[in-house]
Amino acid sequence: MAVSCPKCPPPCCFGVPRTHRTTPSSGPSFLFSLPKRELAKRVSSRRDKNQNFGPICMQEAVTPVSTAKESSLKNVENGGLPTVCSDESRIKAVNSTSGKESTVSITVVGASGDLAKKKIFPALFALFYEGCLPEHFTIFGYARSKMADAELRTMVSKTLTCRIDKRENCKDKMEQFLERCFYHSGQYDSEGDFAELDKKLREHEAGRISNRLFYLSIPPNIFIDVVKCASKSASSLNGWTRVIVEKPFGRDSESSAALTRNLKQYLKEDQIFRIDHYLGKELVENLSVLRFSNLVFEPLWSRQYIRNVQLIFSEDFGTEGRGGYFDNYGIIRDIMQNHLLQILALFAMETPVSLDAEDIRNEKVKVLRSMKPLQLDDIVIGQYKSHTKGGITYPAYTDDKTVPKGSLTPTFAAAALFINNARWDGVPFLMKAGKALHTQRAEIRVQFRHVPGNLYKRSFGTDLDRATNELVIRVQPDEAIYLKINNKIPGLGMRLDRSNLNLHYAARYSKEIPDAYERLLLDAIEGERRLFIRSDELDAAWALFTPLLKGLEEKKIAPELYPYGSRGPVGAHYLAAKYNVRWGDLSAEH
Ligand SMILES: NC(=O)C1=CN([C@@H]2O[C@H](COP(=O)(O)OP(=O)(O)OC[C@H]3O[C@@H](n4cnc5c(N)ncnc54)[C@H](OP(=O)(O)O)[C@@H]3O)[C@@H](O)[C@H]2O)C=CC1
Ligand SMILES: O=C1O[C@H](COP(=O)(O)O)[C@@H](O)[C@H](O)[C@H]1O
Repeated sequence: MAVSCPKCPPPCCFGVPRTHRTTPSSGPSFLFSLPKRELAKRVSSRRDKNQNFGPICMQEAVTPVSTAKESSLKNVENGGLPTVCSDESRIKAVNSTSGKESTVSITVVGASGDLAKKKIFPALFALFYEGCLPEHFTIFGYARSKMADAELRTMVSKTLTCRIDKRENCKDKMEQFLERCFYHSGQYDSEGDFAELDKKLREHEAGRISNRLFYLSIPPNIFIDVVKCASKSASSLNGWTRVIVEKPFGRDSESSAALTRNLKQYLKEDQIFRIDHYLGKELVENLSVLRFSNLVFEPLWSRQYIRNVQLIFSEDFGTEGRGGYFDNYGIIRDIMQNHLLQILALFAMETPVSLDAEDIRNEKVKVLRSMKPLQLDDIVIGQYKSHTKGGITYPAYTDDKTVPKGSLTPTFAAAALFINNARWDGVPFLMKAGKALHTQRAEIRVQFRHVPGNLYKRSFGTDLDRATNELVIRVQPDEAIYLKINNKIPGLGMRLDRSNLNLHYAARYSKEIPDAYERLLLDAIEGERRLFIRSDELDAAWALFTPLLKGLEEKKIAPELYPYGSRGPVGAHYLAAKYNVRWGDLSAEH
């Protein structure tokens, strides 16, 4: 039922009174028996029921709880739970608001750019292919480049792929998808150009309730221009309007706060979807499931049993093509302050009250605020230099023409972080991130303590660390969760071995793992905010890194050079050794 919001001021600048919908709230007792999407929907509708309405013109309508029966389509591999996008009730909910048909218009701002081509359009197609987009949807590309609809379609078609595990009707589906894609050329700071876009969107929406999602796939210096114009000239008048913002969210605490302040001139916090695509990765999503639904792990998740935690990101290529952007940020801002820190917060948070986005984000903020801001002693930085191998010469970072000569920007960093709370006091959380290293990998490694009074300790020789259990969550590539254990080698003697209990996703599941952008786009369409960064989370994250970043820049600390394709600077080993840690990814049998 749509009701007038008692807290709303008089009609806003569009002359449209704000309303919001209320839905019966679901009690928590049966939440675990619901499929994930249904559950997320119910908790978000509960939250929306309680939301405050600030003095902002763009409004948020709430997706109703559907009572439609859940899909009977079952996925045997996932233990019989309904497959995410076969959940008819969820799709119905997106399609309809109070009986009147609704439509979702997705505008990719910066459609001519790298991210749009590489990730956003392919993810939208994948959602369409899986039947996850609502019945009525339209996609608009928006950028300054001049392009006809047909040219956008040709550009987009080059990066579309179908699921490897089910390719039926692939070509037809692509054609159907491309027919729903359009292009509008305009300036980012022109309300008139956005008004033209609005006109086109309205034609496609054909009188249905209009929900609008803007994806800002553009450099950050034009975020505010776009938000202002979209808000004034192209926001929905009768449905919701949401904006996905890509990182970087500023360069430090001050610039991030200024960005938030400026965004909030035009948007309410719950219309802003700050994306960190690592939160959409399958194994990062699985982190909480692993911990909170397995008795064998949950009780071990503290300083009592965990010796250290390692968060590792490496790429085997340099900044090729993105040096101009990268030099202004460096690896600490590009990877650590966001992707790795988000994983750390999810890993270390206390049990949330529920799976509601606000409950989870509250716990993440608490962890971040319990951490000690980094100091210069807690970090080692590096930068890759040219290296010749097998007759091929790989460039140095500073060989990139878009990088200023003599740049001190780090392309590698290793850091030690600590959480000053009862659960994690004294446990080093080590982070390592680098470009142009010997391998591509993202993983979480949990090294457990030694077994006290281990009966078999003599069998391990002097290196007792070799006998400790290690849990590895390999986020990418080749997703896996494995646990290193000690076992006896079969035979009459008593020789010990180390083996992996291995959940290797490719062997266990034939289904292709969705790209992170698919999950996040779907969540934004559904209004599920759990995997997006709230402004207080962002503030807490910047508060940890800003003093360090300023220190590095003010003192002009020179990074340690490491050869392209190597394992990174040796300083990273010294840093780990200071805390009695060995990097798990560099051991002989990682
Ligand atoms: N590419 C990637 O892998 C990743 C990107 N990101 C972030 O996503 C956003 C988009 O990235 P990406 O696609 O690589 O960016 P691009 O540099 O490709 O820019 C996207 C589009 O914005 C317009 N544009 C570029 N520079 C300017 C400028 N100075 N002033 C006005 N318009 C400009 C161009 O469109 P036109 O000229 O047609 O208007 C361009 O096609 C950025 O915020 C980036 O940091 C985040 C993670 C990964
Ligand atoms: O955000 C970023 O992420 C990519 C790595 O993402 P992945 O999903 O390919 O692992 C990184 O290359 C880029 O520098 C950074 O901005």
